[in-house]
Amino acid sequence: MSTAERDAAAAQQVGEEQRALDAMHARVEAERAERIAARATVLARTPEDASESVTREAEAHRFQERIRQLEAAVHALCFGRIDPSGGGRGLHIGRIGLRDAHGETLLVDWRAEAARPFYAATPAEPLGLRRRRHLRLQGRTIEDVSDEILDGSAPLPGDLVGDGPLAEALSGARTGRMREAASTLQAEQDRIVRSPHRGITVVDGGPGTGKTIVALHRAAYVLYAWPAIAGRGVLVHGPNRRFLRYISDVLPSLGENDVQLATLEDLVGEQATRSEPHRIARLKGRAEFADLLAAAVRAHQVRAEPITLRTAHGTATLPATVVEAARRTALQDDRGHEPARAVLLETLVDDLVHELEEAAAQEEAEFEHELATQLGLDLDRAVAGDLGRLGPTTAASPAEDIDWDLIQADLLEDPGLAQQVTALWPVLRAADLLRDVLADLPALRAAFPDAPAADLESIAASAHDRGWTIADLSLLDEARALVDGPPPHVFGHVVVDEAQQLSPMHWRAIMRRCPERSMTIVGDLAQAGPTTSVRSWVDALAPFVEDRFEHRTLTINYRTTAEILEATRPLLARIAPEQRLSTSIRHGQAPQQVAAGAAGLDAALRELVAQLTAEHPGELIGVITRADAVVDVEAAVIGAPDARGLEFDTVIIVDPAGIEAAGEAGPRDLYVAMTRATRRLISLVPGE
Ligand SMILES: Nc1ncnc2c1ncn2[C@@H]1O[C@H](COP(=O)(O)OP(=O)(O)OP(=O)(O)O)[C@@H](O)[C@H]1O
Repeated sequence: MSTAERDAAAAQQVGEEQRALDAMHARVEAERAERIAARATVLARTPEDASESVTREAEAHRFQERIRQLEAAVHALCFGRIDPSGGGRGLHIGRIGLRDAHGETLLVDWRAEAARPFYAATPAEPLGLRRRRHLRLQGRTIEDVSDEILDGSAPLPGDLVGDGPLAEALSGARTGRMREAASTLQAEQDRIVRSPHRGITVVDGGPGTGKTIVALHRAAYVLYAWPAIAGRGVLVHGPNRRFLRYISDVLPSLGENDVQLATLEDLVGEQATRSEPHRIARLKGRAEFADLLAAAVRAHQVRAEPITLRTAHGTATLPATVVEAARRTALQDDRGHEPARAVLLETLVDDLVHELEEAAAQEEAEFEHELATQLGLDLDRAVAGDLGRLGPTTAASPAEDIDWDLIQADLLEDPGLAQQVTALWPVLRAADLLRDVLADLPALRAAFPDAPAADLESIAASAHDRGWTIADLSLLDEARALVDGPPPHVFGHVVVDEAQQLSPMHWRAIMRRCPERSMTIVGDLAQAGPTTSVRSWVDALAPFVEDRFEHRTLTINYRTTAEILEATRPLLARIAPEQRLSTSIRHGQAPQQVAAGAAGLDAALRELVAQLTAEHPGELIGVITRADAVVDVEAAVIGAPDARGLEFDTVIIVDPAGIEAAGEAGPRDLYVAMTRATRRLISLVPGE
């Protein structure tokens, strides 16, 4: 085809696709108007009772959800099309599903089963497709189409075989925000995103292989495909606020606003205001703390002493054995120490009422016996005989005349009884419990015989310092679960990103929020930070699910150029010899090394940033330093341990040897730093 012919064919195809897209937009507008009217009608209904009011709200909410989806979808509404081999109607693929007024499909949601071939078909396995078409949009205008012929047939005049859109998606400058990739999800990613496995899926792979992309699109898929799980909420858990900000646009631009993005601080509802050495944080992350905290709570739940209570209906005494049985009842069901006190009280009140009832019945029996002896009559039989003549009923004894329900209610409020119950089951506060556990040096020594004495002493010495460290927050969450019961919010599906960062105690805080164990866990153990001791997914997950999880590995790197990736090879061989380097699809310059010279690192850095900004306007520069370095420069400055998950066009690593030497995780921090750049990697080294 000549260039002129191709241009003419392209113009015609773009025109056809534009007409189809216009029809979809018109339908979006029409459906939106219909739904707004329907919602107004529902809300105008006056509910007759509470259940109708709930139904009304639920219906209105459903309309609102769809209205929101329709509004969110208008940007790049449709991005692809698939055409079957042997003719037949093609299907347009886009952000949402749309039908016209007659119920005919106009657009298929990218998450629908019918859209799967768009992602999965290859020339080797075309899945019944002849052609896959990608549409490039600018707002509501189609700018270009690009086709792949999958079944080996010769291109027809309307086919516009060209570069795939992936290259284009990857070629733009970074914006500091991650973009959604529904139109360019690759086959190995898509298989994970729409996997039917509802339990735990672990996805690993080297830096830049799309783990975060997969995790976020998986969240969107779960919301679409599994309404029951979606109804219980989806959580995306990330390591820090900066990272969550970086990914925060992706789900809304996929039309999903109902996903909660949260760090550990968000989940626990406390800020970490104190820092501590990584060594100490690592120690505080160990699972032994769960046992220590549980033992500390149990120590407050052991008393079972007799209870004596004077009431208007007599004095009741419960022997220690009965109190012990009530204590055991309270301990059932892991409801937390504080909620369990109410159960203990209720059980003891039942026992007391029973005791009082027995005493009243006994007293009455004795009274009757005495009367009968005195009168020579069997009172019961005489009364029953009299009543028998009146009709079929039994005699109410005076003991039954007493309103035991009222007595029970009174006892539940009785301050004297409450006092005795609190003596058996003292009031605990999670924060105090945790501080007491951290301060208990002999218990720490017994639980961590392998830990350096100085580290344990340091934990104990700072136990009552104001504020919390990050590692404390997982411990606090554990203490709260033991003291106050399970967290108020749990989720139907939880996505964990940068999962290699989680300590065993942190894992417990996450698992607590996902009782159904439906999770997507993504991470790379070679990027593990300084505070975690977890070195395999089995180590991390076995305490919760043994080996019942699926494990997938991504292999293609979409971020880092092949040249940069190659430069990480020796480092990767040292930190994770079992890992293979992923395959990069980008090419660029080899990494550079710049010596700071006599002016020093700071001055050299400022000059380098100024030069790069002038040479590459609009591109994003990230300066990665040692965690404790202070630099003042016009660029995003990130301490190496916080660089996980982020990406920039150019990365300047300040003093890489210093980062590598900074502690046990230094080499892994440097590996993370080296794999953040999409175009240029520059190492700024001190000296001439
Ligand atoms: N299918 C895709 N289409 C377009 N861009 C993609 C695709 N997959 C990945 N990318 C891009 O590649 C880059 C790396 O992806 P992502 O951050 O998900 O990788 P990662 O495996 O989580 O990396 P890291 O381990 O370093 O955190 C991002 O810019 C992402 O948008």
